[in-house]
Amino acid sequence: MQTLEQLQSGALRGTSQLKLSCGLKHFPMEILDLADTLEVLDLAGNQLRSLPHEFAQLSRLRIVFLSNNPFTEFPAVLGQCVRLEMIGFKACELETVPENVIPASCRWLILTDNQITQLPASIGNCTHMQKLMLAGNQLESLPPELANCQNLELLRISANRLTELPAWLFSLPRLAWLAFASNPCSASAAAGHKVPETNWKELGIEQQLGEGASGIIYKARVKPEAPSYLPEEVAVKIFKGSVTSDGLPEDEMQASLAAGAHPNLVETLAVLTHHPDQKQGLVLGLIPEGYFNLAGSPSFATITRDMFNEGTTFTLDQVLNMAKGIASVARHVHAHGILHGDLYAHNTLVNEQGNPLFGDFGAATLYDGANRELATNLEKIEVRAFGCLLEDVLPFVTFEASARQKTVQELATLQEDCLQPQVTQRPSFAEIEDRLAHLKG
Ligand SMILES: Nc1ncnc2c1ncn2[C@@H]1O[C@H](COP(=O)(O)OP(=O)(O)OP(=O)(O)O)[C@@H](O)[C@H]1O
Repeated sequence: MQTLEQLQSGALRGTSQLKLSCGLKHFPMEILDLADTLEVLDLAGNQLRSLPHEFAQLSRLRIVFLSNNPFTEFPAVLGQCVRLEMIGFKACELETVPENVIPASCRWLILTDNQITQLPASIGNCTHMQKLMLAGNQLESLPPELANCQNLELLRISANRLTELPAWLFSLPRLAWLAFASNPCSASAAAGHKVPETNWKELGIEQQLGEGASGIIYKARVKPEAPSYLPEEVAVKIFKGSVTSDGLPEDEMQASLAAGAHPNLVETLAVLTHHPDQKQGLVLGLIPEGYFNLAGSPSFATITRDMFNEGTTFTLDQVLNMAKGIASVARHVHAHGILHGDLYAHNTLVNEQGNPLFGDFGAATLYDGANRELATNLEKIEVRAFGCLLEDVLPFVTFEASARQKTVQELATLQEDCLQPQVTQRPSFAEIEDRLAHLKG
């Protein structure tokens, strides 16, 4: 992070990145002195309500973060920044997004946690858009022009007021990661479904195991007075409580519980009660030693695709185990009327043999599985995510014996079929499982 003093003294001349968070009430005009070089501007966490029209002079700007500022209207001047690819307005107070303010160059737009009631029709001009984050707004519908955004891959519309999913959503050729929980058009957990509960006092919280967008995970020892169905050691996820870019913690909890048990799922054992600060939480099976994240999350450059460490390699057996396990768990969650919404290598843990463990229902949506057309369409959107995962891991396969070429070829054909631009042409997870069952390493 840089300081206002550094900016005003001219010490930042030539910089390509600027991050200032110091209670700014007005846009510091000295930023314009950096116009020749500035590519990334982060002014999140200030008190800005507007941007001056001179902002358009920042002609090299690619990324702008304006989250946590009290903007009520999306600044029109951004529409003139023709190189802007990523725009962040999370947790502002945006109510309106006027026509023609989102530059056509935008590929990643974050409008999470605002009060937006309507999107402009001109969003349809943003044909490069890949990632659109709209969770936690007041949208009652999506503009039909959004159907022009044929490059859209990831869409978050949870926690809005959408009464229906428009039919054109299922014609978007690249859409693979969708979340729409907490809308009138999504489903809720079946009433009367008894959920096991664990009292906070029955757990001895130990060290922190990790932290995600929605919560913090601790290891916990189960005290003798706890119900006997709990193992001696568990993981406890304490939710932070606020809306994330994927949706609401309530939906994550509901989906985790509705998913039930599967060998490739991190088991959800109970709902936590009596937290001292009334926080919501889940008691989870502890991920065994020896599991590691298959990949890292996408970067600003890859936008929707995961990052793999340099030097990553997988054996064919490992990839087959991963593919079989993930396809099986995906079939299982859809059979329970759940769209996972975030089927990604970075959400998959694997062990040495490539056996996957899947968790993180942060972007999951419960849907009406009895509506077969809807269920099939949603499943096939997730099938594309599976195809992307295969596309990501297959280049890392090492194999010596030429006999294995055939298996690799079959995996590549499966990948292609899962990535079919026509949603209905893609195989179901049951078909994918069948095709994988024949393959040997
Ligand atoms: N059941 C568990 N047992 C052991 N460790 C866990 C368990 N669940 C989560 N963790 C640890 O906590 C980290 C955060 O988990 P979580 O599922 O909340 O978030 P994430 O998937 O990493 O991030 P995000 O929710 O932001 O996508 C994991 O990467 C893992 O290291």
